[in-house]
Amino acid sequence: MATSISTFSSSLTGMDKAVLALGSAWIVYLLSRTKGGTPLPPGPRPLPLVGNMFQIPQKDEWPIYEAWAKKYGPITYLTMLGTPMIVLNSLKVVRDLMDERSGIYSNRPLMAMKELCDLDWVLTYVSGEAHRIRRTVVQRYFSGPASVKHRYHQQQESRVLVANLLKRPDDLEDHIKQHTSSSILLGTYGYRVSGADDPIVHEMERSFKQAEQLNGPMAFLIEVGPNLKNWSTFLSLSGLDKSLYEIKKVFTACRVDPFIRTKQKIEDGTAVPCFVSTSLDDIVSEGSLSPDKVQQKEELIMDCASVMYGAATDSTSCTLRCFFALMSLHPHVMQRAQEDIDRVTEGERLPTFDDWERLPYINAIISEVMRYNTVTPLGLPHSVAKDDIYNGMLIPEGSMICANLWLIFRDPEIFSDPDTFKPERFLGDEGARCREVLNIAWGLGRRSCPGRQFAEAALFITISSVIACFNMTPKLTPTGEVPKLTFHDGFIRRPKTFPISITPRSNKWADLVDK
Ligand code: HEM
Repeated sequence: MATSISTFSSSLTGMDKAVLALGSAWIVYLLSRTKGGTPLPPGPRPLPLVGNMFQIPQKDEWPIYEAWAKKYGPITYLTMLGTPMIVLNSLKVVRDLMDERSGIYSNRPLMAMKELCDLDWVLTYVSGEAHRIRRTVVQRYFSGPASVKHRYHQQQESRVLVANLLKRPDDLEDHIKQHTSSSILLGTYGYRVSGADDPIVHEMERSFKQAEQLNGPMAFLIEVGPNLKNWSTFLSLSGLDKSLYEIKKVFTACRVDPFIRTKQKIEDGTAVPCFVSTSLDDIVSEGSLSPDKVQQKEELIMDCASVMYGAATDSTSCTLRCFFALMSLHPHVMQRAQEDIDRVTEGERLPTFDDWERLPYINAIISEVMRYNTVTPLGLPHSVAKDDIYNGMLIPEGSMICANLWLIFRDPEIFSDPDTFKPERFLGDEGARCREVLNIAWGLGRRSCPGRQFAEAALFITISSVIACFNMTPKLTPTGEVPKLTFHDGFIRRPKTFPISITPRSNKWADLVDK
């Protein structure tokens, strides 16, 4: 038998062998489509070995995902070099799996890059117990009633933003960057940002850009390519080892430097109360801890603090930039909001947090901005900790799970006339269902955004202050047309620069802002 196999093998040409290898891989793939008789969810037919890698769109992806959802139903199964990616297309499936079964659907994928860069301290990347411990630390200072502590600074920073807009209305993007950075750095390290070119912001942005590489195509190949992560020669030939070194260096600097600076200020007695100072105080008040235990706890605080900038600024900036563009494109919405604010403030002062309950239309605008231009249209990917069976289909362990928020937020059964920007849909009793569904914009299960209350408060005070003070109109193109709001490709939907003219509603408002 062995002889006949070797005779057969030696009679094959190189091409025959390649075809045979691909064929065998294909059969293995087909066999793997079921496990113990349980079928995988449906999806577009993959190619041998590479799977659906070349069918997964890199840009203009939404119509394709939508077409797949129409064809295959609420769950679309894709693979890339053998790693399954599962897209959940309906609210029910998203809730059933990512909320109800959150215990096994809350890991994060992309573990290989995390390990290569020694990033097992980053809350947003880690899973299991390491994740649970870090979230508890962050939630204690940023979530629930604790989030109210930040309001004083948030209101002050909203005043700085409107003052900057009054002085230099054309530098909107710089002002938003300064505003979102300062808000989160004050809350985390007690550090106020002086301007868009602030050195700490510069350093944080650098680390942030490096982190983006963790989501880039090379990172993905390392993740899904079998054993690629063990190929040190490949890493060195591709030059990736240098990038990895850079990523590690910048991440470490952002983790350690601002923490040490705040500790120094605490010792000098000049620290502003913040996440780091309060958490360090908590350690002191715990009393007789061993030096090792103290160091361990301090490192945990340092780790948690260092992820807040990245988690908070991009999401909030993108939402604010969409808000400005959408206001300028929908003047009737802006006017109604201005009338509401004038009614509450009698046109004599800027809004404060005390006005929040009496300004439901501002909340409705924030919700509609988040629905209409969702920052994370496929959510942030989770992964499954073990094999699961749902409605008779196998969800294999390690699958990347994405919630198709884009499609759900455009479901006409939930959001009537979904392509129209209409904040009214979120008002009153009729808006309750829309408000409830929009919760998923903040993520799901054990991964849902721990900064939600912080972000909601920041958006309220910023957006209400801006609407109170300014009129916004789109700057027409050289051919006299209204520009279109467009976006960069990628997992995070970042708006491209949208030209807006921002003018004070009247001299009285300009005086108020100047005070
Ligand atoms: C408009 C603003 C924001 C939006 C739309 C947003 C949305 C999200 C989403 C969709 C996730 C992923 C959840 C998941 O994996 O299921 C997330 C995670 C996270 N967000 Fe936010 N976020 C915003 C602002 C903030 C702010 C201001 C902070 C900090 C104060 C923050 C801190 C975090 C952290 C630390 C995570 C990681 C959670 C984890 O992996 O367990 N976010 N956010």
